Amino acid sequence: MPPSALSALEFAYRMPKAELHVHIEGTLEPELAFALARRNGLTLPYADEEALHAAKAFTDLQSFLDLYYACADVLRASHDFADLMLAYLGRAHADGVVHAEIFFDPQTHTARGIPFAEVMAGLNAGRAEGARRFGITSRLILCFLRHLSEEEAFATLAAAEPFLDDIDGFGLDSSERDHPPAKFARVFARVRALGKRVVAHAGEEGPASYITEALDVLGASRIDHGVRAVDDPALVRRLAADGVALTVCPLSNVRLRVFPTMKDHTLPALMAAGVRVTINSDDPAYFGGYMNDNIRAVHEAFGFDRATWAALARNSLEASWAGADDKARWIAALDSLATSPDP
Ligand code: HPA
Ligand SMILES: [Zn+2]
Repeated sequence: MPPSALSALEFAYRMPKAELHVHIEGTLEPELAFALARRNGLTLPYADEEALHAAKAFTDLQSFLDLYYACADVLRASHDFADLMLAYLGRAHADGVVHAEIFFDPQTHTARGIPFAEVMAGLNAGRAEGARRFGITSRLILCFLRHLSEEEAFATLAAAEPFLDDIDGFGLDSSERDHPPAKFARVFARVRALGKRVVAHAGEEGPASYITEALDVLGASRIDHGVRAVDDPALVRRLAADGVALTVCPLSNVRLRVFPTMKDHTLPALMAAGVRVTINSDDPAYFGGYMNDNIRAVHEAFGFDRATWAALARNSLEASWAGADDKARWIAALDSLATSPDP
C-alpha cells in the first residue's frame, strides 16, 4: 500500500465520528453469548463459540434474523443488557466513535416475558457506565419489528411511554420485504405527536419506493441503509437536496448479499450524487466487524483519500442528534486532525 493510502486509513481509524446504525442485540459476541447462557442456566443450540461462528454464513436478511433472534434469548436480566451495552461502547470508543445512536428491539424481549423496564434499566446502566469510562455519549432508538402487526407496535409504544425521557427516536427494522413502511403509518403518527424523531430501515432488501414511503408517510428524518435509492434517480436528487442522511452499513450489505462484493456497493455513487452518507456497523458481532472494520473494507475497495474520510465523519456528526456544543467540539477536533501533517 502506498504511504499516502496508509495515512488516509490511519486518519479514518482515528477521526472522531458518530455511529448512527447499530443494533445492540447485534453486538452480542459469541463469548458473551455463552457467558450469559451459563449465567442464566440456558443452553444455546450451538456446541461452542466456533459452531456459533460457523452459523454466520448468511444468504439474505432473513437467514441472519433467524440467528440474531435465537441468540438474543440469552439476554434475560437487566445486568445482561448492561454488560452488552458496556462491551459495545468500549469497542466503539476504541474505533474513535465519540457518539452512538443505538437501536434496541424491545419486542424481541417482551415476547419472551422480559419486562420492558428490565431492558431499559440495563441499557441505561450500560450507557451511564460507558459515559463514565470512555466519555462516549449515546442515545436510544426503539425499533418496531415490521414483521409483527400494527397492533403489537402500538402495544410496544404504550409500554415505552413511561420511559420516553430515555428514548430519543423510533425506528423500524426486521424483515423488509412485504412489510412496507405504510403498514405503520398510524403508529409513527403517534410517535411524531409525542415529539419523537423518526428513522426507518428502508431500501436494504426492499425497493427504493420504501425509502420514499418512509420519508412521506412515516416522516423519517434519516434512512437506515437506503442503498437501493440508486434505482430511482429522482429520489437520489431529493435525498441530496434535502440533506437526508443515509446510515449505510457496508459489511452488513456484503454479508447479507445486498451486493455481491464491496466493489459493487453503491456508496461511492451516492456520495458522488451529493447524498449525506454515513458509515456504520449494523450488527458487528454477526457481520465481521465494528466501525473501523467497515472503514478498512471500504478503503480496500475504494481507496478514499483523507478529505473523503473527513467528509464521511462530518456527515455522521452533523446527522447525529447530539447537542450543538458537542457537535461543534467534535467537528473542530476532526478539522484539526484532518489538517495535521502526515504521521
Ligand atoms: O440490517 C437489518 N435490517 C433489518 N433488521 C435488522 N435487525 C437487525 N439488523 C437489521
Ligand atoms: Zn440495521
